[in-house]
Amino acid sequence: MYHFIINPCAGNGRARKSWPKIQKQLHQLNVKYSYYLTTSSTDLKQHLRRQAQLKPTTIFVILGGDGTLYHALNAVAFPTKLDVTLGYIPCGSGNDFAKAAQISTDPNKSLAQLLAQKTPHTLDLGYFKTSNHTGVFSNNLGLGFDARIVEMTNNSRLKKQLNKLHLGKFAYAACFFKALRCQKAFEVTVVSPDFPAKNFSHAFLCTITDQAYFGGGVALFPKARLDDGNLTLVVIEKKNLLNFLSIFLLMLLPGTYHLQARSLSFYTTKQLELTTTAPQIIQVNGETFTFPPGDLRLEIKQQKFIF
Ligand SMILES: Nc1ncnc2c1ncn2[C@@H]1O[C@H](COP(=O)(O)OP(=O)(O)OP(=O)(O)O)[C@@H](O)[C@H]1O
Repeated sequence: MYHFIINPCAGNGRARKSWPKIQKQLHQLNVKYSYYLTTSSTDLKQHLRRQAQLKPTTIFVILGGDGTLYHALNAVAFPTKLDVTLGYIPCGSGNDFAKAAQISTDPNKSLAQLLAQKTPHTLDLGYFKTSNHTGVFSNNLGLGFDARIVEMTNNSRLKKQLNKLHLGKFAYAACFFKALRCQKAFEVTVVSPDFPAKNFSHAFLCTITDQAYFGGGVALFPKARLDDGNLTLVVIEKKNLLNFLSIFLLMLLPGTYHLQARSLSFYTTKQLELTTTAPQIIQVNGETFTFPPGDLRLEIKQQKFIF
């Protein structure tokens, strides 16, 4: 049995518009299902948790973007982890998880793909804890520049306009230069059992990723896999503007040329702790929070997924 949970606002209405097409396909294929349209992220979490407790063998299929998926994952993980399988049909703007998991962004194709998959994949989730937030993420958690871009994008009218043209993923690129002007370098210290402690006095981007992509399909760390049991920390220092911009230009090319830049450092690990000295914005799967100065602990958890 499948239970579909739809965030009608995801992708600026893409999920709402896709749902009737999916229903039509479910009827044609004679698939038994139920569904629920959420009214807010709180409603989504409460509904999913309640249903997952009542019907743990049901597959809960989420229709939305990376932010909707984030709320669903956290509903299942907290306050105690529920042993349920999640499914996912991407209908967001950036759809980074879909790209990493190779899920089609055509809803009818992704449904066909999901229905054909009989055994769930076990995927890694990043688990994070700060003094005021605990959560899990399927994509990445970023401090500094990428969080600033996400915050500006989520608050911009441009995202809505680009979504209407099915170009939502370019909304992040559009806020790039605005964020570049506002973001300041910050100090971060990184401690992990897997490598010697590091201090970055001028970090500009500090992202922990569970998969290859961020910002609407940009390959931050192409080697990262959703099921390799690892998280990768990428830190970019802004030594000068030209150098910083060249790293992002290289990131847009196929391959891993940007990883050779001297102002970029990366570490693959299962567990790490970051300490900052000033408040930062953090983005987690495209949702933003304020992170007060202090410690941020990260490790790996697992979740069963069907797609
Ligand atoms: N009815 C609703 N149900 C669930 N979430 C909602 C609802 N209305 C607004 N939201 C908000 O929608 C956001 C999630 O949207 P989501 O991130 O999935 O789409 P997107 O931003 O278009 O895509 P992407 O993250 O892939 O760029 C969350 O911030 C959530 O708070």
